[in-house]
Amino acid sequence: MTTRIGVVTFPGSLDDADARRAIRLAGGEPVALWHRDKDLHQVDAVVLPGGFSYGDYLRCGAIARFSPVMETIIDQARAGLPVLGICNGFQVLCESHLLPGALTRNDHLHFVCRDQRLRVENTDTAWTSDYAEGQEITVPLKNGEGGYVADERTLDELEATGRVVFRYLDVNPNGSRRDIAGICNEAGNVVGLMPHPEHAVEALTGPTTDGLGFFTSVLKKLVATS
Ligand SMILES: NC(=O)CC[C@H](N)C(=O)O
Repeated sequence: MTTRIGVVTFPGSLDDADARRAIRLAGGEPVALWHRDKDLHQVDAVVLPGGFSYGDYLRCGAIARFSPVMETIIDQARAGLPVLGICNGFQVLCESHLLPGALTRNDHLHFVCRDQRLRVENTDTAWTSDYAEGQEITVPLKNGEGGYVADERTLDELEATGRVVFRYLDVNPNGSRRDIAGICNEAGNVVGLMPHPEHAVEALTGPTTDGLGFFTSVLKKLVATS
């Protein structure tokens, strides 16, 4: 039986098709989930994709967080469902309080679009176990509100408990505190990051295939626990 991974489509989602494609390439069965549907259709994990949910009105992710599908995802994520939030999905996870902190306007106030080098700092999460600790990967980054902020106590706690999962290398592209590109919750089942692994899964479209490991990691974990 193949493992089913849901990908939510909100009005304004942009990268849902690429996320479904990445799941298929990794060997999973992608399942399209609709923002108005509370039912997760028995998926084993969920990806919240990048884009401009609800037109980024109010703040990125602030409206999506109240969608019917998120009600169920928030409950199930607290019970251990693996959830990956990519870019706008990371913003939705912070707005949902599944992850601490917030994403703010890039410090230079411009939209940024570049291939970004990252270091994988924690391989003990549902979405990163296929990487080596300290591995350097390159995946695309494209956003206007990618500056990660949290109070000093939260930042210290994230560092002390190994919950900084990815850090920017070479340049800090948006003013994120402590070069943080991605974090996880205490249990490690919920991971959010600003760069886009789902755009780096095929040699043809590149820039690398470094992003595939997110999807193979969760599939291996799900097979092992089923
Ligand atoms: N690529 C994305 O998901 C963009 C997220 C959000 N709309 C931003 O500009 O920050």
